[in-house]
Amino acid sequence: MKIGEQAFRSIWTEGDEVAIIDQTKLPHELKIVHLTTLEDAARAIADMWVRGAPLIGATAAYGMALALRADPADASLATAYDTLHATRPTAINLRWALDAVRERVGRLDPGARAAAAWTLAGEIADEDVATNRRIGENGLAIIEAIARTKTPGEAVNVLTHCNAGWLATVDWGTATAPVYLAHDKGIPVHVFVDETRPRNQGAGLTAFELGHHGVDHTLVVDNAGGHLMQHGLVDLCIVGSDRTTALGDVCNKIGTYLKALAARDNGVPFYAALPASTVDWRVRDGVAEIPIEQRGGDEVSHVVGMSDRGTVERVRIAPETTPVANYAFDVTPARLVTGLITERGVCAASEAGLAGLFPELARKRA
Ligand SMILES: CSC[C@H]1O[C@H](OP(=O)(O)O)[C@H](O)[C@@H]1O
Repeated sequence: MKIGEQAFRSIWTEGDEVAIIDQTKLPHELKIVHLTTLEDAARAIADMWVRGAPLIGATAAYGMALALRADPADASLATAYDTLHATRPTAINLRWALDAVRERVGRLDPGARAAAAWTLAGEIADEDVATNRRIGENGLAIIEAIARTKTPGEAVNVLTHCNAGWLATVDWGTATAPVYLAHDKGIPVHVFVDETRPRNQGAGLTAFELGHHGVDHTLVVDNAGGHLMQHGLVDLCIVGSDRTTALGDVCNKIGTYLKALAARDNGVPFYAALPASTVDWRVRDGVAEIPIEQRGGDEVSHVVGMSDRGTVERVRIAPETTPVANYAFDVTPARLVTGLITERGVCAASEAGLAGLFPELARKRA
């Protein structure tokens, strides 16, 4: 998507280096970072310079290629896999991408591995762009159906949580792709953007994206969603996913579950938008089985932002002695999910729904 007049992906190559946008600096600074080693890629994921399940997967695939360029031996391949896999536990695209690279290169002569991994990483990135465009087209139909119930010029109001935009993927985003396509088609659309404590991906990333694309949006505190829905101000919730189970439970940024509860209580359709690479076919009970990342307490006890003096500063908002728990994700049970918007269509959040769209994948894991 565009930042100003310049088109960007969230990750790309420059020669034999991997270029990313350091998302911890947005929206105040557009900082491009070049990854040249396995350690660079691992740190970029762990420290959330890049984040979002599909982008984590693409970055990890390039990280494997960088590792194999330095040392293509079996031990190096294994170390690279383990190092990258240990960066963050929840988004399944990480394991999906690492498995894809290991499967592609494992049986090759070591001398051919780095190039094959680099090529596959590029394919994963390109396929993610195409996949998200298809997710957008499938989700667009939902927005269009709501638009037909509106008076001419009246906007469809979408609420989203965290950032499941082009910055969470290689391009287009998942939850935002239908919004971008609706906007580009001239359908009036407005987005309520959950700020999404504690990392504020909504305030700093989704608002940044939507603003640069010209999509009407309003930033709200995370806890406003229920009020907005009670007052009929939300027509549709679309969120992303970090891992969706074979039965349709949706693991996503902390707070998503509460939004789904409010949506159900107020009769608001609640969709998750995700590619097949975000489905964990091995998991059936998301609440019981999906590992929920716990990050450092300083992400909750401190906030980072631009001071009135124009400098980016980090300030403490809780007493130094206060213990902090920082759960990064929660799981929305399938029963609260209206549907899953995928690259192959929209389905029920159920085993039958997912198997109907992806029979070959459901069978493989059965
Ligand atoms: C398209 S996946 C986006 C997904 O990832 C975010 O988590 P994080 O920023 O911690 O990587 C959030 O759960 C988004 O919905």
